[in-house]
Amino acid sequence: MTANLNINYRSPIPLGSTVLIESTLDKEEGKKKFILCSVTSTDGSRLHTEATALFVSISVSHLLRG
Ligand SMILES: CCCCCCCCCCCCCCCC(=O)SCCNC(=O)CCNC(=O)[C@H](O)C(C)(C)COP(=O)(O)OP(=O)(O)OC[C@H]1O[C@@H](n2cnc3c(N)ncnc32)[C@H](O)[C@@H]1OP(=O)(O)O
Repeated sequence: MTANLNINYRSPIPLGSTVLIESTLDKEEGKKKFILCSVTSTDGSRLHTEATALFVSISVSHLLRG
């Protein structure tokens, strides 16, 4: 489950262009997974977006509780 999501938009993505999205597991602490993500041009020369996220593992009952 997404607990935190930070997105920095560094440069516009031209309509119709193809981009490279890379996502990596930065670190894991128990139920917490810290993810890094970047969106670049396919040759990697232009950074469009970078993001960090924290995902927390949950049980199905967590969802049902609302
Ligand atoms: C025209 C253009 C169209 C474009 C189109 C495309 C749009 C593209 C947009 C994409 C955008 C995607 C958007 C995704 C959208 C959803 O992902 S929807 C889901 C949103 N998330 C939710 O609703 C989660 C709501 N929150 C919860 O349910 C609960 O707070 C959580 C996250 C499950 C955590 O609750 P819990 O399991 O009871 O855990 P809890 O004991 O509170 O915390 C566990 C640990 O995590 C830590 N923690 C919890 N929350 C946080 C936090 N926020 N920060 C830091 N630490 C935290 C705690 O400190 C704790 O740490 P430790 O003490 O264990 O070291």
